[in-house]
Amino acid sequence: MASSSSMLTPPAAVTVCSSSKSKGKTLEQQGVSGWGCDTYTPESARVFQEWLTSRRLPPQKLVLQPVKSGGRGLVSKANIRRGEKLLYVPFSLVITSDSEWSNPECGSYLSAAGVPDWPFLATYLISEACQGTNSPWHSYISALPRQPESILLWSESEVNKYLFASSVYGQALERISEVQKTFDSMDSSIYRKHSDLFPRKFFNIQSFKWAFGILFSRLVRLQSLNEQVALVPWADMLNHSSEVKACLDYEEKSNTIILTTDQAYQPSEQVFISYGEKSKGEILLSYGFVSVDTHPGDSLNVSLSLSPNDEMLEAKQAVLHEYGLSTPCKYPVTISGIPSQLFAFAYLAASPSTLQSYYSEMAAVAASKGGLKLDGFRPFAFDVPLDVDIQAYQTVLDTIEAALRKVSKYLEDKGKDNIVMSNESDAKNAKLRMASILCTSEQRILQRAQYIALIVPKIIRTKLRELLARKTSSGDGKSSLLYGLRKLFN
Ligand SMILES: C[S@@+](CC[C@H](N)C(=O)[O-])C[C@H]1O[C@@H](n2cnc3c(N)ncnc32)[C@H](O)[C@@H]1O
Repeated sequence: MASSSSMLTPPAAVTVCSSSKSKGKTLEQQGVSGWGCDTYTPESARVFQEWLTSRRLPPQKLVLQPVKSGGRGLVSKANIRRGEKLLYVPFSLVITSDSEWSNPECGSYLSAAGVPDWPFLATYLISEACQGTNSPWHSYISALPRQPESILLWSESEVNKYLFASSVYGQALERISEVQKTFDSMDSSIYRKHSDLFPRKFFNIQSFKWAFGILFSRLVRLQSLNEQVALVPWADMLNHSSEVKACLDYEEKSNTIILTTDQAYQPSEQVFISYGEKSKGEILLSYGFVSVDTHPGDSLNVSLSLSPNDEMLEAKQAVLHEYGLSTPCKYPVTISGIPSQLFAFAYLAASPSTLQSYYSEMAAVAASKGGLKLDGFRPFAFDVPLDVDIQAYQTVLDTIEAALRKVSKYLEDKGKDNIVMSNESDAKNAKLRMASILCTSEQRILQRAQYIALIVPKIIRTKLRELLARKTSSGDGKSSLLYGLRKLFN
């Protein structure tokens, strides 16, 4: 893991990769308040693995090693079959909101206050980290990254500078602000009221961001345990690949966390898991990296709104509200297409008052879940005038082109900025590189979406002219039109 901005790191630059000299002392007694380690060393890996074994992790087919991408990762020591079960991390090694606190008073206080899982676990991590070697999790905390690669550790000016053109810009700022707000609320309602339990020296925004960075990049949702969120030492050393579907889960029979592989591995190959079907931007937000490989699931969110000048604005807002939508609405565009839901929204936005009886059906499609195929070029089966089709596609096109202009300009300017890049620090260069990969990927997706949104109105207009010239009924003409367009979307 490369390091991030120094501005938001926990205080004091002390590396605490397990040391026997500090035995029996809290971090406070040691005068240390930077948690985790900076880099992989064989010694720190050995100490961590010994601790895991002492906590009953069974012998493993995997070993913790430096890897090409992702800093450290788990690498196969022997042949691994597809479908083989690995890890078997005992549940006693898992951190959840039910874990025991070294300082039980802190835990009882938070439970009584009904603190939600994430701030609860963040406080747990900080509280255990403060305990130093007195915490049963000392070796785990020492093995965690001192600067988790999370967007939370980017400064606001870095987010503005590097991400403003990408689709996740707003989400990045929102996430940073949400964590700040969560801290403020914990601080005013809990930490400051009980500074004996939650000393300011440790329970501050820097530590909170560190803990949240750890949670964003390592917390797993265990499907077989009612989606319980958990930190799973050892399993959380697995890196992500978009080509892998295998996830961690709880196995009741063994009371452990297991990984069932979905591919075979040879000795010395890195074993991967999936962090979920996430876009490059979402991965950057939570895990702080952007992979160069492309995959069909790569997507970006585009937002659509209703025109404030629409005379039917209120009626449209009301039907959207009925289906649980509010504007602007975000939809994921992928390299393989634009979702029907987005088109349905655009049709609603483009529909005049004469189509009011269809608003509800349009909103229902706009709010529907899962993949929907377009029948021809419309996201629903009923007829609307062809000029509404054209207007709806124009809305989609305008939205896509606005996003495209932003990323293209960013990439163009960045090209001119190459000299500046070589003068920046490694951490800044890494951010610039990630932003460029993200914007390049988004540009590719948007260009394809632009093609779809452009070509359809063109075909509609041509066919419309033909129809008018032939003065045939729109039914016949439309069916051949639908046939031609179907090929584009299927
Ligand atoms: C669950 S941890 C995995 C273990 C981590 N590599 C470590 O050394 O602690 C998630 C973090 O690993 C890194 N990571 C995971 N998959 C990656 C990948 N494919 N490329 C680059 N970094 C990756 C990111 O820093 C991410 O925040």
